[in-house]
Amino acid sequence: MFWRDRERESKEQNGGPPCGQVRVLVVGDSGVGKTSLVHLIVNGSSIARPPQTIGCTVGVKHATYGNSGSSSNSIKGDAERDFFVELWDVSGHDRYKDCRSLFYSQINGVIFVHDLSQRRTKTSLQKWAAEIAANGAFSAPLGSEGPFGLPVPFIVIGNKADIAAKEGTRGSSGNLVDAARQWVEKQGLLPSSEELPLTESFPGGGGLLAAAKEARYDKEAVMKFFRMLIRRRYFSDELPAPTPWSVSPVQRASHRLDENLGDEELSYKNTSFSGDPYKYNVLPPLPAQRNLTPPPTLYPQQPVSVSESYSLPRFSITGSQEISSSNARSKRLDINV
Ligand SMILES: Nc1nc2c(ncn2[C@@H]2O[C@H](COP(=O)(O)OP(=O)(O)OP(=O)(O)O)[C@@H](O)[C@H]2O)c(=O)[nH]1
Repeated sequence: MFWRDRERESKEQNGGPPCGQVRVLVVGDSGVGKTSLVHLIVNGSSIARPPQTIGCTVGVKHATYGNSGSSSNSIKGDAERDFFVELWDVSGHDRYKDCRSLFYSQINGVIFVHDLSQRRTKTSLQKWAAEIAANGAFSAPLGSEGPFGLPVPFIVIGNKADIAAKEGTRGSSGNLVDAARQWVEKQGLLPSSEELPLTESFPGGGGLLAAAKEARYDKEAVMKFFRMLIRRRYFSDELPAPTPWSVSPVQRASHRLDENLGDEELSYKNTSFSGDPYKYNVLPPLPAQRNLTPPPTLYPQQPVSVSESYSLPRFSITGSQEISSSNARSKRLDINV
């Protein structure tokens, strides 16, 4: 019902196909705050007592993409359109280790979450990246693979910035900027912690910062990431040339998400959004990707719920290409949990 209303409304407003959907996996060790973060992104508020995730839960965030946004989001000759961003919050508990790859299907992007007060949770992101790359099936994959063969864009969020700041630790990013900011905060040199920027640019800062419990995260950066995924999936053939991506030769410093490496080495060098205040851990599309056949429809899936219940919808996977990075063959999967 909601979908139909939404569809009609949108058609009336935009005169075109109203919706599409992108899927984002949210992964990281148990307890780092994935559920809290997804709740914050979807509802705009913190959750006091997040339930432990059983298997996987899905939150749905509404996003728009089109002319009334910033010019970088423009769709030529079209109005703003509605999209759904599915946030698949995969349990980090070892109990689900053997079966969680069930949820690694039709992935458009990944949000890696770690706990700034627990350094090992950042180290284990490499394990998560490897697991997803090996077992995942991807939608609108990048031409070249990222860490551990991960072929879709991702961002890294260091959560629990409140604890890290209180403890006066350097935070698991091991980054001098973090340390300096925390020192400044400790000295009371900033008016209030609310005004602290919760972002660090890629590369160099090790990712975005968040304090999900205090409802703090960089909404703008996260929404930009979502819109970039929408653009890649639905409008990659409409990218103007030269692309808004910086396409200077991609030089990878490393494929490791390793704590021992410098933060610069966690992401790709020379990869940025020109004009964007943020830089993401993403690769620019290869020229061939700009010519990808657009998906046959902008209605690849019908979201079932936008509520807080996080019930796992049954999705029949259709739409744009889907590949497994490990064997480069197509996978189709119906999830019924
Ligand atoms: N201090 C602090 N606590 C947080 C923050 N975010 C989450 N928590 C707490 O950390 C605990 C775990 O949070 P969850 O959101 O359930 O973590 P999760 O990563 O989804 O855990 P799994 O479901 O086991 O994978 C809860 O008690 C949260 O209240 C934060 O920013 N600061």
